[in-house]
Amino acid sequence: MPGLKVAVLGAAGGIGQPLSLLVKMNPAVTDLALFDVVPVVRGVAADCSHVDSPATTAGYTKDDEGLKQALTGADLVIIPAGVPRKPGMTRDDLFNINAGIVRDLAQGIADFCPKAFVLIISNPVNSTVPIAAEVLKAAGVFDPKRLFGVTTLDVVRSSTMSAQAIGKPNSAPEYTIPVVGGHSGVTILPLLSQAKPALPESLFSDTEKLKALIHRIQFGGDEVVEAKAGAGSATLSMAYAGYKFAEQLIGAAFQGKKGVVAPSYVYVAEAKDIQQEIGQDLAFFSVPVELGPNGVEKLHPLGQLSSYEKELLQACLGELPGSITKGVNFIQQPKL
Ligand SMILES: NC(=O)c1ccc[n+]([C@@H]2O[C@H](COP(=O)([O-])OP(=O)(O)OC[C@H]3O[C@@H](n4cnc5c(N)ncnc54)[C@H](O)[C@@H]3O)[C@@H](O)[C@H]2O)c1
Ligand SMILES: O=C(O)C[C@H](O)C(=O)O
Repeated sequence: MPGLKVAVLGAAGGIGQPLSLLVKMNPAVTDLALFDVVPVVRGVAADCSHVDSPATTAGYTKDDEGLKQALTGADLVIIPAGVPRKPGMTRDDLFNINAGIVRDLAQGIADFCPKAFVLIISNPVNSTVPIAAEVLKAAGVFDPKRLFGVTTLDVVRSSTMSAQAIGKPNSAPEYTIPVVGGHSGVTILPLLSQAKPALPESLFSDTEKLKALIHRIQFGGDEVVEAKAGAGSATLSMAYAGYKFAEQLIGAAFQGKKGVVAPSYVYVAEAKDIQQEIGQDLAFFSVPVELGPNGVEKLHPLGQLSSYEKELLQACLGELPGSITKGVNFIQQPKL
């Protein structure tokens, strides 16, 4: 396999730094490009470059066509650029700043590496992924199989928090729990009824406990935002989750790994079976995605939902379409 070039945009940030280190540790990566608007990114790259893994590592800022250099030849681009929340804010409150950041970086991808796989972490993911799609569409290079909103932190939280809720906190790694919908509050829909291995029946018969667990997963981001008290949101767990998804994609797309399935917020506009299950013609939704050489190989159905999960799906559908439209309109109907 030829070596891979990975670009991290927003690499000097709270997520960007640990994420860049994790990517640097992947032996399949031979070229790691770290881009940020702040010059310290060159120091982050110098620091990372001392790690004795194969990837040559360089830092780029906006000067000297830094974005062009960082993106040219990239196979995979990961975007954690943008501002994080403070207590009392919703992810949508970040839209005004982060929408423009993601738009400009997506334009760079269209210009310099239109065939790269693109992983979007910047919030609000429910809107920033549609923004990136619209930019790529306008440039005539949108490939819906290559654009992913990273929702892996919700998957990771589902395992961790479920294990804690059933009194077996050390068993978190044993659980695989699909999370569908979007990445914000009630749009996050963990399908605990489909956990593998199955969660104990006692959890499902204790309605209050079940509701509390689902609420904790949906609003897990708030726990970190409150605890950091104004100094940002999840960074370390997000770097872990972002890398986990990137590693799964690298394995399936470049290393011939089969049967890799991971939830992600992807383009579902042409997936009539998914739309039928959801009951709406949504353009984006997180579903378990089978990954392969082209990125999305297959979208897996939501499957059987419990009656409570059906109620939660309706709550998700009350919010998600507006967030998608807001992202689409930001590109299609920009304010003068
Ligand atoms: N998808 C998820 O599950 C998830 C989880 C946690 C955080 N997030 C989001 O990730 C984003 C980053 O969070 P963070 O804690 O790392 O924030 P941060 O402020 O620590 O880092 C963001 C970095 O982006 C850089 N940046 C800003 N504009 C840029 C541009 N145009 N090009 C390149 N870089 C640019 C900043 O200089 C900074 O270094 C936030 O929007 C946050 O809400 C998403
Ligand atoms: O909560 C946030 O704002 C960051 C992130 O989306 C998270 O889920 O931790």
